[in-house]
Amino acid sequence: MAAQIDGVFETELQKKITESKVLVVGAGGIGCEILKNLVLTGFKDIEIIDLDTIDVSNLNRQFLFHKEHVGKSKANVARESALAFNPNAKIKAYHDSITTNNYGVNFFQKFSVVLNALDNRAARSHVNRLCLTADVPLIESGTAGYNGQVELIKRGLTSCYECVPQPAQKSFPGCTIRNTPSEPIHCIVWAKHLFNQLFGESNEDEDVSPDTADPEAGADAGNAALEKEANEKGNVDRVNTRTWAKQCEYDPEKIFNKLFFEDINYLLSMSNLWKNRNPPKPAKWDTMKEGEAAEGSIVEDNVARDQKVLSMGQTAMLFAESIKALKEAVGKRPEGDHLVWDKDDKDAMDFVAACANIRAQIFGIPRKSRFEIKSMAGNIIPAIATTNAITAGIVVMRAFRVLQQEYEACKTVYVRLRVNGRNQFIVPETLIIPPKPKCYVCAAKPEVVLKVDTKKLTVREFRDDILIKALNMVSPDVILDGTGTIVISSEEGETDCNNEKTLEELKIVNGCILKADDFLQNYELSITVLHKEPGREEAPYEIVADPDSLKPKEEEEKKQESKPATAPVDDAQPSTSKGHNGSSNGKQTTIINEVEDDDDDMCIIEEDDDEKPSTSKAAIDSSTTPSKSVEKRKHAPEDDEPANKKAKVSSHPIDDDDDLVILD
Ligand SMILES: Nc1ncnc2c1ncn2[C@@H]1O[C@H](COP(=O)(O)OP(=O)(O)OP(=O)(O)O)[C@@H](O)[C@H]1O
Ligand SMILES: [Zn+2]
Repeated sequence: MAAQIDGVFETELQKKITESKVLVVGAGGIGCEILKNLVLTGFKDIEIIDLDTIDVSNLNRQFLFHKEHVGKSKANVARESALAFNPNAKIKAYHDSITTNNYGVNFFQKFSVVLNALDNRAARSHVNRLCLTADVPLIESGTAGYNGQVELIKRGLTSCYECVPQPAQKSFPGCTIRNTPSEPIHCIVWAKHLFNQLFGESNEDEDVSPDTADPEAGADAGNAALEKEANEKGNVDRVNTRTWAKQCEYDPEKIFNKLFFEDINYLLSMSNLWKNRNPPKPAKWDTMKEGEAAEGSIVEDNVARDQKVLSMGQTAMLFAESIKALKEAVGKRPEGDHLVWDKDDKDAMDFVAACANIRAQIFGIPRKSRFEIKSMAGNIIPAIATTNAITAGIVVMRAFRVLQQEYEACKTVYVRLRVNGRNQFIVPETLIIPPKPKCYVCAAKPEVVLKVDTKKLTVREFRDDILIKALNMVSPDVILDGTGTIVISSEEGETDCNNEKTLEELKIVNGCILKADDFLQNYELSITVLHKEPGREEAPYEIVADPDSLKPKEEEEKKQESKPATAPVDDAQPSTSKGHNGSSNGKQTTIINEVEDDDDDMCIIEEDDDEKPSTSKAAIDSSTTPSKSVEKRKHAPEDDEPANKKAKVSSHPIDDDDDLVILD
């Protein structure tokens, strides 16, 4: 091992390497490489944690894993394989999520440095917060295809992972998904929602039926259809989609006709929607089956089936087959349990591909191959083993600097596909980016502004979509400042009666301040609520982290008049683009709208010009649901106001990331 050979490292570093305790979080593409580098370097005291087991699809780039390891714990196998390189190392493996109770501040304080090799925002934010509280340097890393990034996060010295809110992933207004899709992605999102409605964890935000509240449809939207339904069926109560599907034993024909004939006819009755759009054409099962007879049945060759755009008859068959298989799969689960959508699950993917294409056909949208749909539905950016290896190499080199406390030398580094004007493809940042004074995580008094329709947003949505999904809280308690009213309690059941109430019903109106506290993460936040009624194509809420916005209402309004509004979500851009991120010059930083939960690795890199690397933001991705950690920690803000006031710039994937698809 390098550190065991005199002369390879300076004596002081050599000693530090052999004596330091290091934590690696994640044993995936980057984590495996980091672990291998650590043991070969001569680190002797390593802990590694990963919640997952090894999948066949990991084997092409996670070289500590082999065929025989499939299904086993990533952390344990990574440990065993790394020990084969250096049996003298002491490696402790945890098959667990870093966000669980067992890994609080005391756990983190044991380490000289923490190396993140994660793939989701929630876990990254969690480790960020714990390392800040424990005051342990964190080296954050991420890759997306050929792009990579390594960044030091050190309390009081550098910006943290959340200094600039991560750009929201692209999302679509509910009425576009439910009523007026115009792009393949709208149909794919709808099909994923349908999967959850029928087989997965149903979520009321993912309704797939026509949306009669669509403002564009007018007040008496769908009345004619409703009346018709009432006459035929004796009532107008639309039963829950899954209950209905179960009642008809998941009969593909009935499901097909309901979704693609009756519901589409219902949509047609909302005539305002079709004044300036091509109306959809309802499809009937019988007609599809005729198509199948004419076109032949499904393509047997898996590759061809994946790459080809199937005929409508073949698609109908895929629809029926996948429903049958999913019905069986859900039937094997205990009562009340559900399936989880996974792009790598054949039947789940077949179902989404078929439903998306049938809906696309109905709305006159081009159909896609299963492969294309999978990329879009799974937010897939191909992982490149070389980028992971280079990135992991940089992580460990940065760890050396951290151990030597040469923090100034730990500028963020970007890995790029092509060399820049200076002939670099590994590009270091020019500056250490200091903490953002108003960061809602690492600042002394974190604050954000929430612009939302207080008449519509329910407490449940506020908690699930805003506090948990967008602001990465785990188990928040919220009180209304001034009155002390408990709006949300982390004690189970205590405030359930508030869940379906709107903010307004709880007297949370324009100008109110909410105090949110997530003691599990030692995370407190002051949220100023501003009432706004979003337009049809606008996101339902906006979170603004900007000191200037924390002004009384009148000033806020004046400000809005004199300066352009926050950048809107631009559907044409990938979610990682600069449009609605932070900026380095103190402009608003905004999170717009909700994020749908999918793991994805995304490294965002902004390029101002080819000559010099820009400031940028660390790898991002969306969340998994974190669970709780046990220690009750109270915020231990920095003793001093963080030094310089410069926010981090979020950024934009560079180079030829045309294949990069970030959706929901
Ligand atoms: N909360 C968490 N605690 C511990 N490990 C986590 C947590 N969240 C994610 N991870 C792990 O981080 C690793 C990230 O690695 P990577 O990005 O290569 O993902 P992967 O799942 O191995 O591959 P892919 O997503 O491309 O199929 C994964 O092994 C994942 O299990
Ligand atoms: Zn911060």
